[in-house]
Amino acid sequence: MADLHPAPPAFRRSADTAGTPEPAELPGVDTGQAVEIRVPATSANLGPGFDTLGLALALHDTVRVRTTTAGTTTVRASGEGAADLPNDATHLVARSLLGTLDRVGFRSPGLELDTTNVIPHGRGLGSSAAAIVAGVLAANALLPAGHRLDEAQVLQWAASLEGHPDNVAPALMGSLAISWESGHAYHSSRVEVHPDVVPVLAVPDAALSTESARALLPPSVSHHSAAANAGRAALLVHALSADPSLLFPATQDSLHQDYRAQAMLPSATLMRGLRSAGFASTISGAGPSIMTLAVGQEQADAAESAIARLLDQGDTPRAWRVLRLAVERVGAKVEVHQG
Ligand SMILES: Nc1ncnc2c1ncn2[C@@H]1O[C@H](COP(=O)(O)OP(=O)(O)OP(=O)(O)O)[C@@H](O)[C@H]1O
Ligand SMILES: N[C@@H](CCO)C(=O)O
Repeated sequence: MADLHPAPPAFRRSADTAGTPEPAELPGVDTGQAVEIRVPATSANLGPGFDTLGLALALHDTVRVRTTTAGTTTVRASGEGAADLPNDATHLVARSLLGTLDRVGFRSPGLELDTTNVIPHGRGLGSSAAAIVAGVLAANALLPAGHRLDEAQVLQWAASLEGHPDNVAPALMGSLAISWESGHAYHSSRVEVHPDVVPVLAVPDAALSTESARALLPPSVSHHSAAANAGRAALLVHALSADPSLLFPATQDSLHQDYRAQAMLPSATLMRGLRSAGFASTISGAGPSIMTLAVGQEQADAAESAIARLLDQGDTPRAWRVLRLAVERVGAKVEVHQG
């Protein structure tokens, strides 16, 4: 989660204008409500689709939220990264939830959050987008009918909290999402993925924050690089949806991966080794995980063997997890329970 070219949100609550109530005076959402949100991991960029393309993966975080009369926010987290996260209103899910209520002109009388984290943090698998989407959707479910954000507003607000739309869009919609900015607004279109596409992720034990990976990017690129990327990104949408045999040329990037390699040398080495062997491998999101888009289970087997061989040959002592994940065709789910 970090900004390169942040777009401001396209809607604002009345508190942005003079004379409107302070947060403590805002109406509270009802107490005794309980909602559960399940959000998929996502891999952004997919090579040439920097800040634009993202794929939902079948690996999910779950957040349970209860509104209470306690006047405080408490978070119990388990799983990935839990020990390093705050347990109060500064927790990213809580912050996104409270920020959404405030944005619409409401507050919470008290919140209890239970989160089960399965998506690894800082590995390029969209953990921050999943946390933001969970918070925004939970807030929306807790708001009274008539005050809820519509789908376009949810995308707009979640993407503005994240700073770019390429993870939050597939987390919300599932499958492949193509996102774009128009003025200050984010938009996204969902594309069905060919059933033969099998994502294989190699996830190292070291994290890299999106913020530091974005700091490595140059402020401008050549016309040549931009044109090369435009062609590959267009080809990639065709390859992912209709003709996976084109995935190898379609995943070639000229905008971000080389600039970031210095911050994730073992990952860059693994990706180059896999591409030299003919696999459609990319840095997943801002890294340092590597995603290979295999065609069919047999090629996924071969990719897993190649990853094991290349890691054995390398001089890195890092531990890596290899995950064969299905494309998640359904986006984040919201369940409202009896409090
Ligand atoms: N489930 C969560 N609960 C609370 N905070 C989280 C959660 N998931 C991620 N975060 C916060 O987001 C940070 C990771 O965000 P970052 O954008 O750097 O990486 P990422 O989202 O995992 O990868 P990428 O954006 O490249 O896909 C964590 O260090 C943590 O502060
Ligand atoms: N497009 C983003 C994805 C990671 O959040 C980046 O590469 O920085």
